[in-house]
Amino acid sequence: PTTVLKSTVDILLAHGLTTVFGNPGSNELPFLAGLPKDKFDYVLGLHEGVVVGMADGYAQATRKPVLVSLHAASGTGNAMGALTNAHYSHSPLVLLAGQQIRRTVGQEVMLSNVDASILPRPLVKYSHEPLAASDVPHSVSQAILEASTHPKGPVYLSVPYDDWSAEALPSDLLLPRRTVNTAGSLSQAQLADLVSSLSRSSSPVIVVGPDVDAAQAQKHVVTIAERLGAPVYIAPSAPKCPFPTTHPHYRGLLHPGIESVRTKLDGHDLIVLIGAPAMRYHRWEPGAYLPDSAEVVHLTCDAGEATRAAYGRAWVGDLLDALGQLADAIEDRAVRLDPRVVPSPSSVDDTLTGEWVLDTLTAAGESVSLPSCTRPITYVNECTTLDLLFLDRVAITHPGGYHFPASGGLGFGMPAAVGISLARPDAIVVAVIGNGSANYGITALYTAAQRRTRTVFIIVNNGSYGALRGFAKRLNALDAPGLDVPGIDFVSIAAGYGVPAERVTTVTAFREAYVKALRADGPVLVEAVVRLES
Ligand SMILES: Cc1ncc(Cn2c(C)c(CCOP(=O)(O)OP(=O)(O)O)sc2=O)c(N)n1
Ligand SMILES: [Ca+2]
Repeated sequence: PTTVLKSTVDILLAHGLTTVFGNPGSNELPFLAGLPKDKFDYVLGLHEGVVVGMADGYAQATRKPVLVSLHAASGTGNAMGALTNAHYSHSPLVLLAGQQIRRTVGQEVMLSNVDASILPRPLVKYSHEPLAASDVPHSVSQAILEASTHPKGPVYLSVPYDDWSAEALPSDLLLPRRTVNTAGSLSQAQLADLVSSLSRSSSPVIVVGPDVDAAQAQKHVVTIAERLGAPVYIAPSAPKCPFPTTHPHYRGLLHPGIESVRTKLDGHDLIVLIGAPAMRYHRWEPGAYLPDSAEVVHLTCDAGEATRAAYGRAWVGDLLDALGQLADAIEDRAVRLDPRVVPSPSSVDDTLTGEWVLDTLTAAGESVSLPSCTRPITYVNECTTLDLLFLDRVAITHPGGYHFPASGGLGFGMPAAVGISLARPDAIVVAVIGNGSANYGITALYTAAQRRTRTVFIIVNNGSYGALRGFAKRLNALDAPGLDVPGIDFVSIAAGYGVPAERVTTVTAFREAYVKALRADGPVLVEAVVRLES
């Protein structure tokens, strides 16, 4: 007779979940041993936060559901920080945690995951421990389809390890062929309503968010912006880059505070917010949300973002379809904007700063011919003193070109960069990581070395939790402890995990090291020692 494991493998193969990110424990071994070696690739991460971070990068790059194998409660707990990012980036991760022998969990024997399905809430869309072994294949099928249906997101299954050898149900044969399709276009009435709002506005402004990038709908936003003659801002706390930063209508990233956003959008009578929550503020800047008498129209693929917003009229649908309909329906006002002027850092001397790191990325990256690289460089940013500068200074021109932790949970950058590299062997992934952030996901270096990924890790080392120094000033908490992290030798740490590395302290040396790293055929770490910006 067919086993539950065999039915499950058929479902995973049918949906293409053949790359498994994991860190094993005894509860997981029967499942992992049952995956056919010639069809499944198990990517080992040394900490579950890194495992989920890599899977998140991989899922965002492939735009497909990804299987993650975690160990019981302790592995799930270690994964929770990374799960906050996957939740807010709508990443379709299928987390499968190994559970103890079914009839011993009540006794709470060692490695029991007690109340397993409660542990990861509210960070998952669906969380379940099947009531019987024979329901495991159906639960795996439901989990994969839940993860992949808008709004996409992580799901969680806990499976006792004696379930895998149980007898499967004949009806399991119906599961591998299951699909779920969601119709997401605007109705004619909805489209007419939106178009009339846009046509009535005298000074519209567009604010784009991460789901435009996830839907690869930039091209439609470019058409809409050009036809409206509208400037385009990226929504605050941006985990992706949803608009080409080189486009003449691009006006930069909105800073994440109510006052900052309102003053930037002052003078516009219509705010067209697309593919983002309204809005991902971070700093507390009390005041009016919107410029006087400004109207907001909000397009999102996530009903929760629409219902919990503090303002605006929202439409929920498939962004690629809806934006395509809108782009076709808008009259061209024949107004085109001139590109903004972005100042470069003063080159007083050769001292290396975070700004010089950013300005070197585009210049050096464009100057280097990389024959084996068939797409532009993909960036991952987790350097919190540079997060407001990155999308102003670095040229990002293609979908999936930029990633930042979607919940602000550090420890995403290095693992995600490795996950993206594994999904896109023809790309070079450059991760710009703060010396503080690096420590949350540092073991990703091991997987990069073992898999020889084309990943360049730039550690921007200012010896401090720089962003927190900024917050300490803003919050009048200057005496807060734990804001400095001097004395870490990232070159030795990288060597310890098998990644060649070097330390640089000048602009010239950084540029040379960076170009050399771009040409390497495996991972390289460059530790850039920079001055702490006051
Ligand atoms: C998992 C986790 N822990 C702690 C923080 C708090 N935090 C911390 C610790 C920051 C400082 C990061 O320092 P860095 O060296 O990585 O970068 P900068 O010096 O450029 O800020 S920014 C921030 O929000 C966080 N966001 N996520
Ligand atoms: Ca730092």
